[in-house]
Formats: sequence, C-alpha cells, structure tokens
Amino acid sequence: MDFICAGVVLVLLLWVGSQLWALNRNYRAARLMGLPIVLCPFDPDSLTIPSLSTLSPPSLSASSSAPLLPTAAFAAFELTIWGWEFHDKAAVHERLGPAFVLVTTGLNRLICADPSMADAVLARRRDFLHPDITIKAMGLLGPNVVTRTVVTLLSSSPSSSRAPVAAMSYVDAISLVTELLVPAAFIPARVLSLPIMPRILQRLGIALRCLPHLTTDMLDHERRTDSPIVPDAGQTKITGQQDTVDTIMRTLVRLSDQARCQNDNGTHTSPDDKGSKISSSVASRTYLTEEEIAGNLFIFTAAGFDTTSNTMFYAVTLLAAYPEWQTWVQAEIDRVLGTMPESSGDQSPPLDYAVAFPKLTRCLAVMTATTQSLPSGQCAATPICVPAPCAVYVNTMALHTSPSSWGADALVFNPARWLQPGPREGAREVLVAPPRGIYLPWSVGPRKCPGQKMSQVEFVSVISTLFGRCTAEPVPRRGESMQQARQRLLDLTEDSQPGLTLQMNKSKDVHLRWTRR
Ligand code: HEM
Repeated sequence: MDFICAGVVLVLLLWVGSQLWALNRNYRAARLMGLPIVLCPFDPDSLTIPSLSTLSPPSLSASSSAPLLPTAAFAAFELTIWGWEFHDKAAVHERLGPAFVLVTTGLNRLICADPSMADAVLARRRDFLHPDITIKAMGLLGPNVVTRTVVTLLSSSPSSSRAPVAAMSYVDAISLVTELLVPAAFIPARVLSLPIMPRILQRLGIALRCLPHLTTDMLDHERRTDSPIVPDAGQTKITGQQDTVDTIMRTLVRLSDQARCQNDNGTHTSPDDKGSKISSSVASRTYLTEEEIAGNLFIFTAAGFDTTSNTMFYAVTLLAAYPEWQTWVQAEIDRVLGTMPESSGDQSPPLDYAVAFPKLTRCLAVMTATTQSLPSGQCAATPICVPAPCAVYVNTMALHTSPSSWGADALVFNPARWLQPGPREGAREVLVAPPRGIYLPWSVGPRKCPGQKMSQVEFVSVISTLFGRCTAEPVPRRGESMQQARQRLLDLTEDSQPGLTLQMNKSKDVHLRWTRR
C-alpha cells in the first residue's frame, strides 16, 4: 500500500515538476519580448480547459453574486476562457498596455491590440501561420485558399460509402458542418452517425457523408447543362448576358476546365483527377483539381454564409433597439431609392447596383458600426502561431473598442461616426477610412477576406430593402414598456458568445414586429 502511495506521490511530483519547468522555460522566453506578463499556471489548450469555457465569464467572476474564483485568480483565468475578448472589450489592455504575454505551461500567448503590431503581424502570412487545428478544420472538404496545402479528403476516405444524397441540401449540410466544425473535423463521420450519438451529431454524420457526393453531383450538373442552376447562395448576373446566372461554382469550374485544357496542351485528362495529382504537379499547374474546387466551395460557403447573415441579424436587432438610427437610415433609403410601391417589390425593375450601392453610405455605415461593436462575422481574436513557444492573438475586439482610438464613447453604437461630409459642398457623405490597424473585421494584408465587398453589397441590399419597406420594433413582453423592450434587445446582443462567429446566446428571444411604412 505504502509502495502504491509513494508511486502516486512520485508521479504527481514529477508532473508538477514538469509543469513548473515548462512554466519557467516559457516565462524566460516571454521576458525576452519585453512586454507585460500574466502568469497562468496551466495549459489552456489542454483538453480539460476548453470544457470550462462553456461557463460564461461573468458567472466565474468575483463580480457575480456567487463568484467561483477570487478577483485576482479570475483576472488570469479569464484570459483563457474561450471568447473572453468579447466580454472584456479593451479593459485588459487599458490595464496592461496594447500588448502582453500570457505565460502558460503549454504555448505562450502574445495578445496584441497594438494597431501597428496587428498590421505587421497580419501582413506576414508566411511567418505567422494558422494553427494545425484550424488548417484541419478548414480543409475538411479539400485544399483551399485557407489551407493552401494538400489535406486528407473526406471523399477519399474508405469509410465514405455513398450516402443518401437526398437527405439534405448542399447549403444545409455546409451550414451544419460550419456550426459544428470541431466535431466535424475530428470525429469520423461513421462514429457520428452511430445510433447512440445525439441526433444533432447523427445529422452531422449524414451531412459529412453526403457532402462529397453533393459537391460532385453539383459539379457534374454544372458541366452537363448550360441552363441556369436553381438559384442559391452567391449568384450574380453577368452584365450583357440576358438571364445568365453566374455563380462562384460555375466560375470556378469554367475557369478551371479552361486552364486544364491549356495546361494539358491537348492531352486528355478526366475532370475527375483525384488528389493523387495535387502534390506532383501543384507547382506548375494553373487549374484547380476537383478536390480544390470542392474545398474552396466549402470555405467560401462556410466563411461567407454565417458571417454575413449574422452581421445582418445583429444590425437589424440594433436598429430595432435604436429607432433614431432606423429613422436616420430610412431617410437615406427614401432619398436614394424613392418610396417603394406598397404592393409588391417583384414588379419593380431591379436596382442598378453600380448606381445605388455607392449612394447608400448610411446603410454601409450601419454595417461598419455593427462589425465594430459586435464582431459578428469572426472570432473576437484571431489566433496565429509563431515558432514555439508562442501563439499571437490579434485582439480585434479590443482594437475596435479602444477609447484611445475611438474616444470615450467607443462602446456606443453610432453609425454616424463612420460618415464624413463629401469632398465638395452638397456632395453626399462618404465613409471614413480609419487609421491603419484599428478596424479589422475583414482582416488586412494577404489574409484579407476576399468576400468583403460581396458581404457589403449583400448587407446594403438587404437592409435597404427591409427598412425601405418596413419599420421594425421589439415586441414588448407583458407589462414591459417599449423602452424596456428596446433595452432587452440590447442586453440580448451583449449576451453573445464567439464560436466560429459571434452568436447571441438567446437569439430566439429576439421578437420583432415589422410594420409596412
Ligand atoms: C460580414 C461578413 C464577413 C466578415 C466579417 C468576414 C471576415 C473575414 C476575416 C476576418 C477573414 C480572415 C480570417 C483569418 O485570417 O483567419 C476572412 C477570410 C475569408 N473570408 Fe470572409 N468575412 C465575411 C464574409 C465573407 C464572404 C461573403 C465570403 C465569400 C463569398 C468570405 C470568404 C472568405 C474566405 C474564402 C476567407 C479565407 C481567405 C484566405 O485565407 O485567403 N467571407 N473573412
């Protein structure tokens, strides 16, 4: 018995010793950076810690009615909770400065809200790489702009026998995979589909098994027919080609097939050349393989869908909570688009994007103000790895809300701060271009979001249509005044948690009444 106890104590001592040794090594490395240091005596990336992150930061803190941790311990622990940046805004940087290092027993974390440092880090894509976990999750369906490497494909996995394709649509499947990206990337589809799994995971399993075939079927359909595809996400009309709908998929397939023909210089290659070719010819070829098309379709749909729709959801909620901003934006919509017919917008001629979009600057300012205070499109901090032992987090939430950059009212939703008078007298207001590094919802440098303009156009078109025709207000609960209902909406937006994108925890409690104008 004594022998067993001694063994347990020895193992424990060895473990504690190894942790202290790692902490000391990382501390010494952090000292070299000359930045403020916060000590965290555990590894926040270990498996047990992320599960703690399901606790909301306020429930752990000393400020809550039943605090689990004393203030000092919470201050260090808080920095390891997933999504802490959203709740903290710029507070930690007000205390510690624009950049500091969280020293852990695993990987140190450099947390940066320094505009020029953020700009420099994001400009060096080759030096600051995404962590392996991101690459694996993003490369779920094939190599793409994010991974830019060859990854193992779902479609080439022996377990992916033909799944029931009709079980769900491509967009539904992508949407589910994006929502549950971590289990999707790390738990095999056949395990997820087991009857003992929760229903949502079983559905995810089906989505994963369907996706390669849904993608292949779409590409086959694309090559077989010239007729327009059933309207779906990401469609645009090509000017001058009557009734021709061009989608990202159609463009990718067409350009890739054209380039493949030129590359092959007459030699026949089946469009179905699988991943085996990727590594051998990747340097010389100028076309995308089937897997790369599939991977890029996935990443564009996943990166573009939630981000934009989420931003719209937050913006609509904020406009319903702030009637003064709603009136402000409606004045512009009425001026630019005229009062829309009462009956049906389907009868009215389509708006000319090139004419309308540049004039709807207030609508765009609503988007910039939303992405400033609620970074609904992206995580509040972007992790990037630098050579061991350090990861860099660009704290966009803090950059967007820093009083030194934005003034004392940095946290106030104020779309007008984003507009300035035009260059000539009487010219329309133009969007403010903030100094480098302080506003990064779409990132900057070589990692900059390729969908920025598309999401802005989508946003302006949806907001101008909705608020041109209707006015939104919250539905008050029993005994609640309109003012209280508006405040409740604002509280709901603040009760959010970043996942892949920021999500309201109680989004189903947002009840709005839409009245025709
Ligand atoms: C409000 C809407 C959006 C926001 C806030 C947003 C934000 C971002 C950010 C911050 C990044 C850089 C991520 C990183 O460095 O890890 C990014 C990348 C990306 N976004 Fe968006 N995005 C939006 C909409 C879209 C749309 C509509 C599309 C597609 C049509 C899209 C496609 C992509 C792709 C493919 C990447 C990866 C680029 C690369 O790594 O080279 N995004 N986005």
